[in-house]
Amino acid sequence: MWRRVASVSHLFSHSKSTKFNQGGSTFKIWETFTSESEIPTPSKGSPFITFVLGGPGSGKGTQCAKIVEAFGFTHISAGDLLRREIASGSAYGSVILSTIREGKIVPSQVTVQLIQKEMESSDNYKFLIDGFPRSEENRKAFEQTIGTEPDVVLFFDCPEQEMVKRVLNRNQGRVDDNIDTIKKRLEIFDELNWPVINYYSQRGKLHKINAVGTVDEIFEKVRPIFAPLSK
Ligand SMILES: Nc1ncnc2c1ncn2[C@@H]1O[C@H](COP(=O)(O)OP(=O)(O)OP(=O)(O)O)[C@@H](O)[C@H]1O
Ligand SMILES: Nc1ccn([C@H]2C[C@H](O)[C@@H](COP(=O)(O)O)O2)c(=O)n1
Ligand SMILES: [Mg+2]
Repeated sequence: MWRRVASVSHLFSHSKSTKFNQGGSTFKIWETFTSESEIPTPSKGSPFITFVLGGPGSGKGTQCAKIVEAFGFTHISAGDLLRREIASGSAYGSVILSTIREGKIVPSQVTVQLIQKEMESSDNYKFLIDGFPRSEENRKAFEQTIGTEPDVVLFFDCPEQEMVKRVLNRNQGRVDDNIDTIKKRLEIFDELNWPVINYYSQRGKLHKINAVGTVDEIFEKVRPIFAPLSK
């Protein structure tokens, strides 16, 4: 398996900070404007990792499918891996199912192990890791186990009302696509995901994308981020 020996430095020249209020606390978010020279050049000797963040229904999975098609990434959805684990009847299945039903986060050790297995069994070196990390605990567990950081972090920024509407219309039979679980997932997202977003923003890796609009309109905002990569 590949392991990154030295991390690539990310130098971003244009950024601005915005203050916002979340749960009674004031946070500062660094908004970074990307240009073609600002993502590291991938090489087949080490993985090129993109984390895909955003609230429930913000369109992560939908945009990942477009990125896969255009840029040849392997899509690893943490939620899909956990659902597959439930369906396989594994030892962890019932704990994962009740955690997902309650809108909570599965212990990082379980999720990171599933992601690691998936990465190791792939011939590709470009990975889109969707819905991960959901918390600082997730993030630290990934770094410790996999031994590397993401090269790029996408954050699909979507108003709550729009996310709720999309999830309730999704119609894929997911146990967590009901109003009670969505409320809980949004609360957990607010509580645990913002520190992760803030962390990558400060490290100059975050690409915040306004996730309102048609699927194609949003993808046109994503495309330039990966333009330096060939398929
Ligand atoms: N830009 C968009 N406009 C309208 N509907 C959208 C858009 N993008 C995605 N959708 C729809 O919204 C629903 C949620 O999208 P998707 O599954 O991609 O979100 P997600 O961020 O992966 O959510 P989750 O975290 O719950 O897995 C889907 O039914 C999808 O078809
Ligand atoms: N890092 C993760 C990702 C997902 N889960 C659980 C909790 C989520 O509500 C559920 C569905 O994920 P999604 O398909 O919406 O990305 O899976 C988790 O515990 N940890
Ligand atoms: Mg999804």
